[in-house]
Amino acid sequence: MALQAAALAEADAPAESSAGPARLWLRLLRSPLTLSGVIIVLIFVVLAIIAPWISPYDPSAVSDTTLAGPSAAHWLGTTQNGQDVLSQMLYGARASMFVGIGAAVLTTVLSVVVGVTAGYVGGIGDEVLSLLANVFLVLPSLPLTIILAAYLPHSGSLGIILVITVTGWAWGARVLRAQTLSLRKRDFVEAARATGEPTWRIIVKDILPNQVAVIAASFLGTVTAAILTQASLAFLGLADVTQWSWGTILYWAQTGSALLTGAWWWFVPAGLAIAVLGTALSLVNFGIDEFINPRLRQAGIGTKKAQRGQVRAGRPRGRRHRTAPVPRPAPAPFTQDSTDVVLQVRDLRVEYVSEGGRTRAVSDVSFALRRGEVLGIAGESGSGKSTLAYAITRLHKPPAEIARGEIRYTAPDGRGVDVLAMDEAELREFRWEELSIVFQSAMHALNPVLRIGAQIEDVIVAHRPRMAAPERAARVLELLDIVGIPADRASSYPHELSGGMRQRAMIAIGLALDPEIIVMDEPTTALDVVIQRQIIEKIMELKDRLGFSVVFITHDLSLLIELSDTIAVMYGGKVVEMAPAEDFYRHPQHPYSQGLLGSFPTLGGPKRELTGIVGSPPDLRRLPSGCAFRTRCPHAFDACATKVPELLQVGEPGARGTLAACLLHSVPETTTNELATGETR
Ligand SMILES: Nc1ncnc2c1ncn2[C@@H]1O[C@H](COP(=O)(O)OP(=O)(O)OP(=O)(O)O)[C@@H](O)[C@H]1O
Repeated sequence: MALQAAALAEADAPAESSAGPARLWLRLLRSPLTLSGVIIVLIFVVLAIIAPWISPYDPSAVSDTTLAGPSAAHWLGTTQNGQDVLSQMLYGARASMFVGIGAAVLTTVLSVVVGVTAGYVGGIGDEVLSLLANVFLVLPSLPLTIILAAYLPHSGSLGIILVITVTGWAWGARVLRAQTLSLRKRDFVEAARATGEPTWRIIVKDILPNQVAVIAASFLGTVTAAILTQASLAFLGLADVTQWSWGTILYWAQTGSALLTGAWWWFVPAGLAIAVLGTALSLVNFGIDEFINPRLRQAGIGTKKAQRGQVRAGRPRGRRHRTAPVPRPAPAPFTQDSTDVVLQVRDLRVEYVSEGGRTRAVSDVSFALRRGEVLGIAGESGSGKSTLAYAITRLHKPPAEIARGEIRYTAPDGRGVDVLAMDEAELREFRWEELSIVFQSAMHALNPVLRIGAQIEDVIVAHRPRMAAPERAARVLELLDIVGIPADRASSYPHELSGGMRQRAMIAIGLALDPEIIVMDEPTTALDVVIQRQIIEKIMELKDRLGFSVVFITHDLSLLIELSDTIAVMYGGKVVEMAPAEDFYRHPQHPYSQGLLGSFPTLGGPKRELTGIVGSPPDLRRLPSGCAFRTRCPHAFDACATKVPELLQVGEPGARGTLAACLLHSVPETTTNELATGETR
């Protein structure tokens, strides 16, 4: 039952993973109920350990004092053969506890190994392990237990442990598999993968801590169940009844007709011991459940220490790689030289492959991102922005496929790297060291069971395993300071931070290794306008200070205009306009851009009438012929239905280096291939 209850709890029930074990126990014991449970369990454990030294008699020794009630000589009375019940209880505790803990350890280890492996590896491994678990689940456990126990009558406690493990592991494995399946798709696990953490570390640091509630419940529940099973088997005479346990006491009491003769002292202590121990284990279980889920915990426990200044703010040390901001280029990316291009994307095509065919979500996109520049990518939902971002970072997963194109990264030392040719190990290096990602929803991208400081540190550990712990801790504080999070927040869990702070924490993680490029996929979408502005200002300040480049994706065009040097507008998987932000704002060339600009209020500047765009974005599987926008375009003419417009330079007055894919504009001189090199004529 305990396992079921925990399994129903949220998968993100966090664990106290970054506190030391001593502190962890102290906090756990703050609950009086938990404390009572722990004390009772400890008393039983200690009594079991010291039984040979404190037992007043040999538990098997017979005497003339038969069936005597409790007395000074025999505190819990005697049996039909004059054996001392107290001594039998003390020795019995040893066997019962050994069976309980032994079976719980084996069952839990087997459940965790099978469940987590099946859930995490997926595919054929999952199918085989799940089939195995399902086979064991459908076996009727009670008859199986009885049969197995009957065949192993003289193997003692080890036999019982084996029987309980064989019949009990599958349920836990199934629950853990289901939880792992859900966790592995969570953003914070994706984020951990993206930062280059190895699989074993993701399982240990991201998957398992989120399952502590279930694992603890499984363990403690199995201890109780194993003691009960052992008692039942012994009571039925299916265990070794010559070995003292609480079950064998009940067996001999039953065969000695203790109930009929009213010798309650013979069977009540054993029954009571099982009930009390079971209750105590349940109390510990509830305590752990509450403790590992900070949301259930009393508010303030975790933060009080921090408020008392336990974590002191460190002064940011001088930056190792980039102390001076990289000069910001003039906002005209297509009229300058291309020597400072950090990322070139040329003719990139990304398709989603399904049985029904291939959906082209990104269609022949080219751009050049210069050092220190912000490239803003705008477009309605479904226009391909996120697909493009994931392809650039090579985080796209099947059914997405990069069908063609080139992505070229140029390191600060001039070394060029073909991103699409990188193997997994190179990619792990590349991501976060050179290019990092700030994901859409910080709440989901942050691991709920880890403190913010620990999450930032994880990225550093994954990439700089040899960095000394004090240096790492100092870097964490430096990063928090850079993004404007007070140092004492290092010990906060994500849910204890405001939305803005969480997003800043994501940015701190993105900055952890001084990347050259940060891809930000709607990093402010879930925030209110005031916080949004603060985050944007922080990003701009950091960009100017640290000199990284940004690919910024959002629906919010007005935000993008404030933030970007260059804006690329996507429609139906294609870039339909690319221009310096100011030119774009003043002289949008594509009718779609004009419509988009007419749909958004600006964050600042003069008010203007909102007009909007008629219709809705096209289904990428069924794009209109010719220009994909023509069905919504107020200026469409006949040729738009037959001719696909190319992204070409347009020459409106004031529009410096604007490219637009629209037949309204005359045939220009510059093509997208030149754009991919950052050069124009
Ligand atoms: N896993 C998938 N399988 C098939 N098609 C997909 C898949 N993911 C996305 N698509 C399609 O690819 C297109 C582009 O999606 P994408 O998420 O890149 O757009 P977006 O501009 O980022 O949208 P949003 O702003 O809503 O995030 C959409 O039409 C979508 O239906």
